[in-house]
Amino acid sequence: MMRAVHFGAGNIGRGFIGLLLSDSGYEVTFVDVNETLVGLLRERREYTVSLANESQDTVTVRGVTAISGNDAEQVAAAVAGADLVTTAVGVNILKFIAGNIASGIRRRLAAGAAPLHIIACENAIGGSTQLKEHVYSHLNEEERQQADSRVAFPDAAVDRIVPLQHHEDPLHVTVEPFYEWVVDRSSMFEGFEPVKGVHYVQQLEPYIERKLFTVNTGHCSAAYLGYLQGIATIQEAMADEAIARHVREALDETGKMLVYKYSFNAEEHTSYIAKIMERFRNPYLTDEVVRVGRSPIRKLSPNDRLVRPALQAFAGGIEPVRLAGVMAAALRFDYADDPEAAELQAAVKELGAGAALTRYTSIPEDHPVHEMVMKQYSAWKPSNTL
Ligand SMILES: NC(=O)C1=CN([C@@H]2O[C@H](COP(=O)(O)OP(=O)(O)OC[C@H]3O[C@@H](n4cnc5c(N)ncnc54)[C@H](O)[C@@H]3O)[C@@H](O)[C@H]2O)C=CC1
Ligand SMILES: O=P(O)(O)OC[C@H]1O[C@](O)(CO)[C@@H](O)[C@@H]1O
Repeated sequence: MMRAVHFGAGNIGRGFIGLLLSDSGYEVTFVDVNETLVGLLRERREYTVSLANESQDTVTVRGVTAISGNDAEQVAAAVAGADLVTTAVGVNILKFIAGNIASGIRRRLAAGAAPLHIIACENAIGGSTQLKEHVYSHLNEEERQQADSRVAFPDAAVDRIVPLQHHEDPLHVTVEPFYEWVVDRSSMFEGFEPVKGVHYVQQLEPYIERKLFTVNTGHCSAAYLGYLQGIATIQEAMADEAIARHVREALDETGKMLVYKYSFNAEEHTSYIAKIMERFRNPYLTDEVVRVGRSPIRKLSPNDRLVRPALQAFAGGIEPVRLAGVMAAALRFDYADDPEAAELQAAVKELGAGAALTRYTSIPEDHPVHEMVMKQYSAWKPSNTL
């Protein structure tokens, strides 16, 4: 049986990647630092996944186990013996798992093991490439050269909405029916075994930008605008006409840019947006705005879902006023339980909103998009929203 090691037994790990890997005949070993999840997966060797649809179809994922991410020896041994390694831990966590992956690679190289693909399934452009940089920082020059021909890090785009779970069974996970997992095959070794349900493409950039700048831009727009209005869930935010209109218009801004940049068919892209708006409204899901808005510093970073499409749109002659509005709302996301929101608010207090915006987005203070954000930021005093 083929063996996959998957880092992160969380919502995407269990509800999406682990499920597809298991469906493709892999025995999946999850690596996680949540000892409750690890203990239960080891004990039961299975878990259930339900679809958020009318019939709540449920499947049991079998042939799984887990090891603790704190057990460096076991993790390295698992990576050394794996046929495939995947991650869904959060892009900021990749650096923390890199050391153990590097130890596993070192062992593989010494044993002359088969080539290995390592795929980071995170919401980021070049997630696997980022992981590779972290892993390579733990290898010496000779090991890096050997790894170049034995280990590949294909980038990927992953799309499936999996909200925070509130079940009695900590392993059970409810997911939206839709999914899309696209992997860059251009850096993969010949003769790889395809995972069922994965779409392999020669050029990933159009797929990752379309996904990140539509699904994730739209979702975080609903989250930040909803939060600003004191709304708790994405479903309620999307029921608010002004918010839904703003989300839609923000997606028109990214859409025009994407259609131009990648020569997408405009009508098909419009349908893609409409389908995504419907996914946000899925009445069988309850998705908290504070989950979807989590990590605002990451979401405001230059290569992420707001700044990158806004600047690309601006460069192409499109005024990204709605995207700027979402950035302004993100600056007002003061959810105290989110460490990045707390850091952002502290920076706004210390430096002022304009300088904080520049610090996290790298948009210079004299840039017209900076001005658009600040204009909206001032208009959106907490008592004077949308
Ligand atoms: N939830 C969603 O709808 C989607 C999430 N994503 C991406 O998937 C990734 C994971 O997101 P979720 O599953 O929602 O988060 P999650 O918080 O449910 O899962 C992350 C898991 O990683 C584990 N983890 C943290 N540090 C670790 C370490 N050092 N070693 C091993 N495991 C560690 C956590 O304990 C947790 O179980 C993120 O990059 C997210 O952007 C992508 C598409 C959809
Ligand atoms: O960690 P992030 O980037 O907020 O990831 C979660 C996001 O990804 C999505 O699943 C979209 O694929 C949304 O549910 C959510 O907005």
